[in-house]
Amino acid sequence: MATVVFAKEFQKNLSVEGSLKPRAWDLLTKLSADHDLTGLDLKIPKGARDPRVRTARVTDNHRAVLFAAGSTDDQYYLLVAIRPHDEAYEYAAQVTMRANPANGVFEVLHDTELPRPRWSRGGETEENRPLLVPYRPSELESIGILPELAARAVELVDENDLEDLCLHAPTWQAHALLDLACGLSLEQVKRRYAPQGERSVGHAIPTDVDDPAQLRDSLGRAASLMEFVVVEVDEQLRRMLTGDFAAWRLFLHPDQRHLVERARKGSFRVAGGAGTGKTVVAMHRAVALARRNPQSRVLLTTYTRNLAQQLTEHVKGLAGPDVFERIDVSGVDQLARNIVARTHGAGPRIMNEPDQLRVWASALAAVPDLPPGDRERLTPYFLMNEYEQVILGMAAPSLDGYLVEPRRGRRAKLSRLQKTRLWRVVDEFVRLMAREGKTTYTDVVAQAATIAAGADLPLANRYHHVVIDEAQDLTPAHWRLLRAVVAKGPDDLFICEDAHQRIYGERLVISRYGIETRGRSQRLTLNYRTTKQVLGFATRLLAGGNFVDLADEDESTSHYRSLLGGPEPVTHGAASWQEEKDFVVATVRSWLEEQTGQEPGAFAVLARSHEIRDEMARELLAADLPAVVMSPEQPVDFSGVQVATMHRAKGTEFARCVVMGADSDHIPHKYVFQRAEAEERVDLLARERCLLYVACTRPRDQLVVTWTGDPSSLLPSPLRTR
Ligand SMILES: Nc1ncnc2c1ncn2[C@@H]1O[C@H](COP(=O)(O)OP(=O)(O)OP(=O)(O)O)[C@@H](O)[C@H]1O
Repeated sequence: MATVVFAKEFQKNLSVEGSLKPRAWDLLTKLSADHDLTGLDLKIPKGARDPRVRTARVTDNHRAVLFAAGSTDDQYYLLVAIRPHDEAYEYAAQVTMRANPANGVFEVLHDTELPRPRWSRGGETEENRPLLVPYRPSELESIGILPELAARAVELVDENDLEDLCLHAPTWQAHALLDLACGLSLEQVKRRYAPQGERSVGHAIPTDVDDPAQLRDSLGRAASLMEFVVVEVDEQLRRMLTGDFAAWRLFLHPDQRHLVERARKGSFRVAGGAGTGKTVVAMHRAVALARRNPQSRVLLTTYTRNLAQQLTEHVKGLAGPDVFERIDVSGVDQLARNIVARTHGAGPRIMNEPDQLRVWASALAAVPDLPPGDRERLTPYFLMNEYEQVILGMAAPSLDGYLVEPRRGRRAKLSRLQKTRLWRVVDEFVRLMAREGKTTYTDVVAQAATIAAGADLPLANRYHHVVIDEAQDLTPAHWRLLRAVVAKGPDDLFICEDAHQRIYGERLVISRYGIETRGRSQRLTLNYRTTKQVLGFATRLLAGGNFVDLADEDESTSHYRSLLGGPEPVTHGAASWQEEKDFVVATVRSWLEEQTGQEPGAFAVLARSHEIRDEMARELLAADLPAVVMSPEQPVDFSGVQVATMHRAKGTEFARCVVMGADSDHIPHKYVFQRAEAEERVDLLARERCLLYVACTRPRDQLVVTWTGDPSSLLPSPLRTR
């Protein structure tokens, strides 16, 4: 059996030319079986720079470019690209393969001319400073950058020129140069692409890729795996080659791979901005944990039910049927409902938030002798949050316990007397809810947490490992539950969060719930989703905020970066609501007419409220444009442009998005804002800022933001004046 390896370029070529996929499958199986290769018509191109290079027939018009390396009894075929016939020969003649002498990373080098910079250095001024100051070419070469790239890179003063140059570099070298331009030190970059274990004494750097052992070592290095994957010709790959063949399944960044593969002594936390691949890491991690320990049961959970549904399909594809059997993918509220239902049978129905606020108002009215100060502070909204964030977070809620509860994350102070009076309203709320035969999600979660902490937890809900996505939105009761479904030990909880995307939960510290991640956390900074133009806009939205992660540490946006480029975000202030809607219709129409090759479902319109969402969907349909409302109740349907609330957009991704209604009445929502108590407005404003950030980080390529009248005070200030 030969070992087959393929490059990201090969994967990209196949993704573009989907019709080649079945033929590529034939090629892979034939190469790996290594018997009759005659049908492949393997040829050595004339004038090839590398004697190991070959081309092979894929169809009458297309040929694969590959390297045949190793020895007869340990043969390697490395597939580099698929190209139309003549191009394939041309390409094959100039590629060479090697292990980088500085760090052993496997590379395919192309003999191409480097692009000329558009901006020249001229005299050195603040704006004209080279991006890679203070490095000299020799320093870049010392970490493995090609000499010609190093010499050119140190000259560049413009980011676009650096990006153009990076298109001509092996993947890891491109990332390394951009990391340096972002301010990472030479040592940090060296460590990132040649981690400790790969450099330690006694672990020699592979240099001779004709020796199969050294070739294997080189290909197994974390930075090589950004660009090359050793193929196991199995059912999973066959399914991928005929269906979803996305890069995230195969090629992880070394930081991502490290997070996925490394064993941990206890709980671990991953922080990272929007689009940095936290969900990708969470999925791979869940599968890796289940594979590593064949006796284990793994839970992959997330705040949003819709995201959990999407994850199920992806994880199934990654894991294969046997491993998937031991992974539960579930929304965290769904998990709680299952535990309660398994233990006590189906419980009362869930009441929605507006109805809960109504019941809180009735409970308040039923306690008539509250002093005026309490009446001002104890609004239905305040009470609802106090109940969810503090009272249901307690292991056994009681007035005595509540009187000494620290109420972390809650801004407004309450005296003992106020707490005692508030407790009377809570008693009333509980009585009224029981009378209506209803409950709240958080009540169910708290009940499940109590079951899980006792002896009655059903076996089906005891896990060896728990992986959590979107952890920033979980309530204290969620944390109690998740702590209780997994025993303390190595790799117990793996937590992905982004404090900038906290749109439901309140600030809390997980160590309070028995989850310790001090000294065990890592940040992801490379945005794989959005262009740097969109990322720059979204990051500026966060400028006025103050964000704290689940370990009570400041969350920073420094070093967030994207390697993708695209148009600047468009902002449009309309004079009237009708004009704004017309502008959105015209924008969507132009996207659909552009024939980008994208399905209508790749475009989205995101609105602050359900009302605006529904009105805009009607408006698009009236203009004969395909539009589909995205809501938790509706099945997924990508046949039309997706029209959704900003909340629903959490965890999603589109090619282009309009974020509409970004005016001072809706962001923050005037109705909610005015009814909130003064100290709570600070939290509300923070959540609104996060919501806008979530919405503006959904598009991959293009963002359009619109409003009527006064723009939201949360929009970045130079754009507000346009
Ligand atoms: N290593 C990778 N190679 C290619 N694409 C990747 C990689 N990692 C992530 N992506 C892609 O980047 C996009 C964002 O990834 P993901 O959804 O995991 O990020 P996230 O941090 O969870 O985002 P958010 O918090 O905004 O929901 C997805 O399209 C994903 O497929």
